[in-house]
Amino acid sequence: MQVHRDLDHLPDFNRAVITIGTFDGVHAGHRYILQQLEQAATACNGETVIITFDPHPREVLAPQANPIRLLTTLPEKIQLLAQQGIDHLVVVPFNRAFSELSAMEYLEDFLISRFKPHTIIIGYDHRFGHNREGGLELLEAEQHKYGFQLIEIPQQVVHDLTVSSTKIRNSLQEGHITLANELLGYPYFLSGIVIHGDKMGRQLGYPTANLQLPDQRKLIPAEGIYAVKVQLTLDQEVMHLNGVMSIGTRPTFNGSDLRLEVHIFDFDADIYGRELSVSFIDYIRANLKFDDIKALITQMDKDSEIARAKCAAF
Ligand SMILES: Cc1cc2nc3c(=O)[nH]c(=O)nc-3n(C[C@H](O)[C@H](O)[C@H](O)COP(=O)(O)O)c2cc1C
Ligand SMILES: Nc1ncnc2c1ncn2[C@@H]1O[C@H](COP(=O)(O)OP(=O)(O)O)[C@@H](O)[C@H]1O
Repeated sequence: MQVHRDLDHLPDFNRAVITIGTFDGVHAGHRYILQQLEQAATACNGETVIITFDPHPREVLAPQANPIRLLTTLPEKIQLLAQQGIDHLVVVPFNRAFSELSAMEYLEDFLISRFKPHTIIIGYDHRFGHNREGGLELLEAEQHKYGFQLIEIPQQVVHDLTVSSTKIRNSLQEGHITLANELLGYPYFLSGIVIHGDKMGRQLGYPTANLQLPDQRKLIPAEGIYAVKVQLTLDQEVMHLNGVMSIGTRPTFNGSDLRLEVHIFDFDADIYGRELSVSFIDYIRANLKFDDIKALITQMDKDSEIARAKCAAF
């Protein structure tokens, strides 16, 4: 998949079959749209093109509103879309100037002149241009003049997509990992850089790699203990390992900041500064305040046993 971020240097697309959207999570519902895109492109022997915006329009136009919680950061979205076999992803740097294009300018100067679309696949309620003045009706009115085919994603499908995205976010924030994973069509994952913690883990017999996320907007699942799969590149070798993860403030040590830490099974190496990706397999329990360290270690032993079994069964 080719990723384009500079609108002034886009290639000449070959019968572009385009769709426009955020595709946050690239979840099972989105895949249905992607399949339609593929089918339309196969039918006309064209290329699939997804147009997405970064930052999200809402972050630019209404920055005070509820902060966005992303299921996928941009690099993660790129990875997932590439796996789906999409030909081109165009990441539009959304800003005020772009938001102030009139609907007609958006259509003529952006969509038509830059993409020369063969087909546009768009939600029934999609809005574009300044103050969201443009929509399907404008595309319908102009489609013959510009010679593109218009495929409308019906209300029910758009509704199901929205419901699904909301359900996934809520499920993750409530610790319902298996439901979230089912709706996503893959295990929810996050990636981060391993940073230094308080050097307590090793003393407990459980060294834990503390993760720092590169994007503050990434949704962090509910506090608790999880069975996880870990992916890590060491000496140019991609390693697939199992582990147990704690998301929490470490109440036993009267901590206050949220820590993301993973203990990797059957592993011993210095991985500070490396990137590590964690996929959530299942929720085990809540993060608790223990009376003493011995009780915490006993519980970690049990957690590890459960996590090993869940990872092995996955
Ligand atoms: C499997 C597992 C379960 C944990 N459960 C708890 C818990 O219930 N309560 C708590 O305060 N900390 C919990 N922790 C976090 C530990 O307190 C933390 O890993 C330890 O203090 C080491 O921190 P460090 O990496 O900064 O050295 C857990 C960690 C792991 C790996
Ligand atoms: N099995 C393992 N799981 C996680 N980290 C490990 C493991 N073995 C060695 N390490 C290393 O030990 C570090 C964690 O040890 P810990 O005592 O918890 O230190 P810190 O408080 O800095 O996280 C990790 O960052 C990693 O570099």
